Amino acid sequence: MYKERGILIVLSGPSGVGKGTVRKELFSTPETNYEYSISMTTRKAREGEVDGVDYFFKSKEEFEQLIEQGRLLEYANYVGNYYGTPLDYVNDTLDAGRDVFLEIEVQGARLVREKAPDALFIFLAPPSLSELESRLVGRGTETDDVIQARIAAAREELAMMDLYDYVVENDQVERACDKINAIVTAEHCKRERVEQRYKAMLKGDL
Ligand SMILES: Nc1nc2c(ncn2[C@@H]2O[C@H](COP(=O)(O)OP(=O)(O)O)[C@@H](O)[C@H]2O)c(=O)[nH]1
Ligand SMILES: Nc1ncnc2c1ncn2[C@@H]1O[C@H](COP(=O)(O)OP(=O)(O)O)[C@@H](O)[C@H]1O
Repeated sequence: MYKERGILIVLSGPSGVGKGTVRKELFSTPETNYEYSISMTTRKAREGEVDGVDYFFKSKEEFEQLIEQGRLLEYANYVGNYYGTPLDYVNDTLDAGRDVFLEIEVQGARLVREKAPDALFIFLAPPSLSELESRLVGRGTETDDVIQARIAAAREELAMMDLYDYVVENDQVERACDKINAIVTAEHCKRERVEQRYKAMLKGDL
């Protein structure tokens, strides 16, 4: 019997918009049926972050070896550090029929679009630029220099939202999560109908 491949869900958007917060909220409920792909990074672990849970923390040399070996679906150099998605994990999980959820910055999302055009692209947008700045400052995890660099990057990142399948405003975390779940559910309905029932019907199997 035809087994549907999982959907690759890409959540992206500027730093500080709330991607991590929304992702954690999504994965804190048992109804969420996606697998989170833990990224590799050369960034230092923040207090409380655990290797293999929040990220796989790698040295620059280790990361560059992963790039050379072609073991990343995509990677980006973001504000001085590498971040990348493990290719085998994503492919194996999708092949097993499970949806995979990536939470990545916009350069990486653009590369995924080239490599996996059938992925589902969702842009998380802030209610306003000033709200984005106050979220970045309020989080208090970066130095002023890094915050300024991220705000500068955010202005360019916001210009990319047109390239996405959906834009979800992160005004309230729960509301954003509900919208993301609704989008994924709708995408399943669409793909199931086309891939399974419709094709089988045309072949006369139904
Ligand atoms: N391209 C790419 N970006 C990633 C990956 N993992 C995380 N990121 C993004 O890298 C950026 C910086 O992440 P991080 O240092 O954890 O800071 P924070 O997300 O702003 O808390 C964020 O926009 C993440 O979404 C990845 O595997 N690939
Ligand atoms: N909907 C929201 N309303 C208010 N504050 C939010 C909301 N979503 C996230 N935040 C706050 O904004 C800050 C940045 O969120 P975070 O998830 O770290 O962003 P990102 O992963 O996109 O860089 C955090 O302090 C977080 O608590």
